[in-house]
Amino acid sequence: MAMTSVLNNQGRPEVVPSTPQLSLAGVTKQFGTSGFVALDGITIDIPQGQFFVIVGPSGCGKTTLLRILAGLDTHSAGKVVVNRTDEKRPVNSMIFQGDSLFPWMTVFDNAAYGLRMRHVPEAQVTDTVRSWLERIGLWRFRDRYPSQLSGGMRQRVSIVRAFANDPEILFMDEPFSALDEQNKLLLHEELLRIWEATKKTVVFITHSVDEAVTLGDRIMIMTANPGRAKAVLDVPFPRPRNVLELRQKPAYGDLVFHIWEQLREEVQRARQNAEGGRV
Ligand SMILES: Nc1ncnc2c1ncn2[C@@H]1O[C@H](COP(=O)(O)OP(=O)(O)OP(=O)(O)O)[C@@H](O)[C@H]1O
Repeated sequence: MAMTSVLNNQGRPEVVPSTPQLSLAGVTKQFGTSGFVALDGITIDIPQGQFFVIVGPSGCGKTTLLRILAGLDTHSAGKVVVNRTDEKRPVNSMIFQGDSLFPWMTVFDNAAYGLRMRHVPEAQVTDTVRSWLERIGLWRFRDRYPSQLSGGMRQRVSIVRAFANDPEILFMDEPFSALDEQNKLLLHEELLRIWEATKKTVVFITHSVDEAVTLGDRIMIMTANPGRAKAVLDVPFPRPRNVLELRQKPAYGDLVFHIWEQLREEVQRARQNAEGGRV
């Protein structure tokens, strides 16, 4: 993986941020021997510290792309470059849709999992996990098990677990899709607050155009299968963002509408593909 080193003014090597953090050139994914192409020539640079959102119809290859970026799957052609800024930190953490907590571990142990896997000293684990659980209002639930929490609380623990591990990149695959609207709104506010304080590189997948515009700096709209980059748009709203205020702005509605116009065609194509048995 690429890492840029320069000499600092004491003559010691210093790692400097390399941008983009993720660089994709012609990334293509073919599954099996049938020749089924899930992703076709995705080319995009994602700068360090950007909240990058991917929207697209069901089956367009969003999860496949995320898994390739996270190193959980291979691509068939093209190039993926992950530029590191700090070799001591983990490259990435993932937050998935639904439950990804270990049911046999308490909230504290779940949140501490990544740090303990990296053999971080226990005193530091306690400090870090405590400060994150306090920040998200879950410290008093630290001894509870996931089954004793609501769905929204479980997703908050997943967020704490990912942020506490301090990865360079956070991959989020529809993390809020199983939540009701009220919990979703609260989680959007919490994620914005945490992300705006840490400015991690995030790659976030969603079906929700509202979620994309509320959270993202930049949005890639994907085509129906085979998944290609149809459009990449900047989200011009300043930060920190207040979710409710943002959603009242005419410019917010205009952007949501514009994205929907582009997406609608792809959703219809995805439906036709599914009805034709291709997806
Ligand atoms: N391991 C696999 N083997 C064969 N085909 C696969 C495999 N994984 C995914 N696919 C196919 O690749 C396409 C893209 O799947 P993927 O899960 O990435 O889509 P998605 O955009 O994340 O969908 P959704 O929004 O419904 O979660 C789909 O047609 C899917 O059936």
